[in-house]
This record gives sequence, structure tokens and C-alpha cells, in this order.
Amino acid sequence: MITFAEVTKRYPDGTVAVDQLSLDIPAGKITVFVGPSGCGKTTTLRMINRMVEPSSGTIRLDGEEIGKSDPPTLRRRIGYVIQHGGLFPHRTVVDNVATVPYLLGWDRRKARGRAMELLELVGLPASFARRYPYQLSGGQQQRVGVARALAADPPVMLMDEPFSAVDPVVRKSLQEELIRLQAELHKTIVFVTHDIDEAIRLGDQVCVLKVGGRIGQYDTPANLLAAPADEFVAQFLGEDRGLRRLAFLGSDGLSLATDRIVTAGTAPAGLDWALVVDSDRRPAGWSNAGDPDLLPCARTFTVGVDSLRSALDSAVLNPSGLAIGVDGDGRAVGLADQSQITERLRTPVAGQ
Ligand SMILES: Nc1ncnc2c1ncn2[C@@H]1O[C@H](COP(=O)(O)OP(=O)(O)OP(=O)(O)O)[C@@H](O)[C@H]1O
Repeated sequence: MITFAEVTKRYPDGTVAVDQLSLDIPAGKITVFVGPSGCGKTTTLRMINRMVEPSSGTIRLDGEEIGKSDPPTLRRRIGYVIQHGGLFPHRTVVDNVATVPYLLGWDRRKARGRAMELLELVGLPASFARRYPYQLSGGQQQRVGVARALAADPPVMLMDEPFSAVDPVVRKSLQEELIRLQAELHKTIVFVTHDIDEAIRLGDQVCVLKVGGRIGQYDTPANLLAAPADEFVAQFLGEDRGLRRLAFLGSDGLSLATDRIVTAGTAPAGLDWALVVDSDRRPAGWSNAGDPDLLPCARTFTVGVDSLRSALDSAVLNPSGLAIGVDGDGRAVGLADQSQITERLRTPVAGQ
């Protein structure tokens, strides 16, 4: 756990970048700092590895005051990833990844062996090991940056806007990769971004900072979306925060109707839409008013696994306007309309 207690950073020119910041960053989770440009995100992050020293207050890592630790020793426990990966241009990929093991005095063979394992872990082929950074795409460089930060297996990772220099598609795949890695590695990750969507996607908890380095709100993404603390946080979350909450609500409590699920040839003419299923109850198509010519089914959602957002997507994409709930084997369980799905948004959040 990382603890900030009344930490202030005032730069020599008088700028107060962080003002009396107190918060706990839990171990093994992803904590995201997000906020407008200049709100003190990078300053906050860099105080953790002592690249920036606080003007007052204390920061502790697992109870130990970091101001009393020797910076190189401290940094061995803290991986650091920045935009563009921050790679050494004159070193090959494998040597970039092995930087910290070399510094730790590992022999070359062991350090390179570890680097090769890490390249595989971040999804890069072994053939990239001998390339130089300029021979990689932005997204690939970023993966090398993550591998390098993981090389000495530090319990803490600081990530400063690591994915902001890549296009949205690559960015999404890097985010997914990070979530996958984290499920395996359980690092204490402190992640800085100015992108609220990225914060909400990645964070177990999100700290929204205001300019001047004060906390707007520190909470789980679901609680932020459900109950922003003030107008600033609400504005920062964006106008569609209501809909985005659906991604955090499970589809298990949704009541599903089965009366419109029929087998081939039995769709009653009295019903506007019926879902025709095969003998295994797998969706075969939609029948409108008993029409035997079926319209294709669009996406389905897996009940209890997918979120209400997936359910809403299913409802919007299917010609009937109904979402198709299926079980883990793809068999139709029931149907729900859009208003049933969005009704949960009106349910107050526990504790609010
Ligand atoms: N070395 C410095 N000297 C003086 N002021 C600084 C210094 N570094 C940062 N600042 C100021 O401190 C404030 C916070 O900067 P910081 O880089 O922490 O913000 P940020 O939220 O990470 O911004 P961005 O999203 O634009 O990177 C800003 O007003 C910035 O101009």
C-alpha cells in the first residue's frame, strides 16, 4: 500500500502542483489519477519514486517513509513506464528490457533470458528481440516499455500516460493487455491519464484531480459514474455518464421474458416479433408477425456474465428492439426490452 499524508508540492516558482493530498493507494490494484492538464498528476506520480520531492507531507510505501529510503534502492521496487516507452534508441529491444537486470548485476545470459520471457508475456514475438526501437510501431514500443518496467518484478508500477501516443485501436488493445497482465501479476499500479474513458476502463479506483492538485473525488468507477461528488467531477465524467454506468451493472438481475421464444414454424401471427430457435434453443432468426422468412439475429448477451451495456447493445442492434439473453452455451434464455434494461439506472446506489 502507498499512503499519501498531507503531501504538498510547491515548485520553486511558487506553483502549487499538489495541495495537501492525503489518500491510500491499495496494493495489488490499479489506481488511476485523472484530471485536466496541469492538475498535478505527473507530479503526484513522480513523488512516489522520488523523481520529485514533496515540499511537505509524507509518502509511505508499505509503512516505510520513502523520503528516508535511498532513491536507487527504492526505484528497484518501482517500475516506471512513460509515453513512447522511453526506450534507449541505441539499444536493441532485448537489451532495453534487460536494463534493470543488468544494473542489478545479473549475468548477461540470465538477464536476456528474463527479457525474452517478458517479451512473450507482453505479446511480442521473440524475433523482435534484436530490433532497435525505431524498427517498431508505437504500440510495440509501448509493450517493450511495459516489459522493461516489469523486468525486476517490482511490486509497484508507475505508468504516466503510457498509451496516449498511439491510435485508439492500438490503445484499446494495450489497455486489454494491461488488464490481462494485471490479472496474472497483481501489481500495485498507479496510472496517470487525462482520458476519463481510459481511467474508467482500467481503474479499480479512480482519483479525479482538480487543477491545483486537490482531490475532486476518489472512488470506484461505478460510484463515480453513479454519484459524482460535484459539478466539476460530473462535467469531467462527460454527458453520457448515465449510459456508461451500464457497463458496471451485471445482467444477472434482469427479468427475461420467454413468451416470444418459439421453434420454427410456430411463430404466432398475433405477435409482432418472435425469436425463432432451433431444436437446441439456439437463436435462428426473428419472425415478424408470424412471417416464416426470418431476419438475422444480431448480437446476444450472456446472462450473468455480460454487463447491462452488452444487453442494451443487443437490444439496439436486433431488429425487434429486444435483447437476446443466452446461457454459456449460446442457448436462448429470454428476451428483454430497452426500458427493462435501463430501469436499473434509476435504482439508487447502495450507500448514497
Ligand atoms: N519543474 C516545474 N517547475 C515549475 N512548475 C512545474 C514544474 N513541473 C510541473 N509544474 C507545474 O505544476 C503543475 C502540475 O504539473 P503536472 O505535470 O504535475 O500536471 P499534469 O496533471 O501531469 O499535467 P499534464 O496532463 O498536462 O501532463 C502545472 O501547473 C505545471 O506547470
